[in-house]
Amino acid sequence: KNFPPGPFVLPLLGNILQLSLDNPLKDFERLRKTYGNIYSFYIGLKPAVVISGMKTIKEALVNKGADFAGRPQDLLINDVNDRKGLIMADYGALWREHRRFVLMTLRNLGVGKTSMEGIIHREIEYIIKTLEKGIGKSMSPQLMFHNAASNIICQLLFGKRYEYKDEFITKMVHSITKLTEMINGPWAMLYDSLPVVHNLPLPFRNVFTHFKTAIGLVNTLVTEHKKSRIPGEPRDFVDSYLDEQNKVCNFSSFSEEQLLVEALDLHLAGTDTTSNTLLIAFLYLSSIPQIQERCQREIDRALEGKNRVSFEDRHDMPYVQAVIHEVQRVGNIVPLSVFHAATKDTELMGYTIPKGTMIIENLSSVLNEEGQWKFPDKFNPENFLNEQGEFIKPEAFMPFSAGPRACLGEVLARMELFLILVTLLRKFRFEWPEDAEEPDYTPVYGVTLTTRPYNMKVQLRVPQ
Ligand code: HEM
Repeated sequence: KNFPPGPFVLPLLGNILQLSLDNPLKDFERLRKTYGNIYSFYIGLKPAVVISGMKTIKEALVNKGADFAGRPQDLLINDVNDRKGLIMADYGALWREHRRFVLMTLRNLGVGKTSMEGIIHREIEYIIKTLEKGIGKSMSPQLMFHNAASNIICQLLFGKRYEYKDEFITKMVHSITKLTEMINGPWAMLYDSLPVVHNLPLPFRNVFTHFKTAIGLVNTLVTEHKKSRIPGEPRDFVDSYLDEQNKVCNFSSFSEEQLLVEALDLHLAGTDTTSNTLLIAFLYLSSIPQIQERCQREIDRALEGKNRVSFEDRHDMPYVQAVIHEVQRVGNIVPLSVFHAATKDTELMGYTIPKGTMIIENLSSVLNEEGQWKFPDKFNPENFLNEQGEFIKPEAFMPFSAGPRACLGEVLARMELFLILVTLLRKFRFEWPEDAEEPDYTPVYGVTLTTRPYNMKVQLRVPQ
C-alpha cells in the first residue's frame, strides 16, 4: 500500500525482461521518464525501489541516511561471499565496527597524508617505464592502469607490489575484472529472480569460481603474514587486522573469514574504479588534444622548478581539477552505486518503503541531470569552472555516493587520479593513432563502467 508506482510486473520474473542485457542504464532512464524519480521495480518476486535525481537521492541517503543504509542480503553476491566482508555487510554493529577499523587503519598507513604520495609516486615510476618502452608506438593502456591501481592498494593491504607480468597480479586483476563485470549483469539478475535456478550449471557459477580464485590468492598472503609478522608492529592492513584480532575477545567479529573477504573487498573496490577512471581520462585526453594541451600548460606553469607534483599542488591547477572531475562525471564509473536496503519501515517522497526493500540508487541520473550542469550531455570541463576560471564542485557531483555508506576510499582515489594524471601529462603527449577508427566513448556495462578497448600513441614531451 502506497508503494511507489512502477511498470507492469510479470509473475515470477517481475520486471527483469524490461532491462536490456548488455546495458540496463538506458532502461532505468526510460522508466524514470515514465514514473518519475522514485519508482518500483521487481527483480523476480523481490520488490526494489529505483531512486533518481539529486533531490530524491540526497533525501534518502543523507537526510534519512540511517533508514537507507542497509544492504540486501539475498543476492548472488551474498551467496558468493558467504555474507562476509565490508561492502555488502548489512547496517549494524559489525559494519560500523569494521568501517571504523578500515578507515582508521588506512589513515595509519598514510592515506590522506604525504607518506601516501610516496607510495603512489613509486608506482608511477613503473607506469612511466612501461610507457617509455612504447614511445612512438600505439599501445593499450588497459592492463597497465589496472595493474598500477591494484599495486597501490596491494601495498596498503599486503605491503607488496608486483611486476606487471607477475602471475599473482595477472590472476588477481583477471578475477576482479570478471567479478565486477558479472556481479550485477543479466545472469546475476536471473539468479536473484529465480531461486530454482541457483544450482543449475549456468554462467553465474563463474562468479563463484572467480571469487574462489581471488580469495585463494588473498589467503596465501595472509598465511605468509602470520609467519613473518611481529605483533604490535603492523606493516600493512593484514598485520593491523591480525593485531586487532588478538586484542579483542573470542566473540569478536574479527574472524579470519571476515579478513579474507574484507581485504578482497578493498582490493576490488580500489582497483577497478580507479583504473577505469584513468582509462576514461586517457580516452578523452588522447582524442581531444586541445583539452590535453591546456592541462599541460597549466601543469608546466604550476610545477615550474619542482621535481614532482604533490597533492597540495591541485589548488594551483583549477583546469586540471575540472578535467578530472569532468572525467568522473561523464565516466559515471559506478552508475548504480552498490545496492542499498531500507533498514526499517520508512517513508520517502510521500511513499511508504517497507523494511528490507532493495534500493537502487541511480547515480547516472544525478551526474547528467538537467538543471544541475551547464553542459549535462557533453564532455566539457567548464562544468566545474566558474566565470573567473576557478574550480567549483556542484552539489550534484556525487560519483562516490553520499551518506553513511559513501565510498570510504574517496581520499585515496582522488590522490591517485591527480598524481598519476599530472605526472603522465607532464612527461608525455598522448595521441589518438592516425590509423585508428573514430574514438568510441560508449561505455561497457558492469558494476563499474569501463571503456571499449582502445590504443593511444605515446610521445615524450619537454615541459615548457
Ligand atoms: C574513482 C574511484 C572510486 C569510485 C568512483 C568509488 C565509488 C563508490 C561508490 C559509488 C560506492 C557505493 C556507496 C554507497 O553504497 O552508497 C563505494 C563504496 C565503497 N568504496 Fe569506493 N569508489 C572508488 C574508489 C575506492 C577505493 C580506492 C577504495 C579502497 C580503499 C574504495 C572502497 C570502497 C568501499 C570499502 C566501499 C563500501 C563502503 C560501505 O559499504 O560502507 N573505493 N565506492
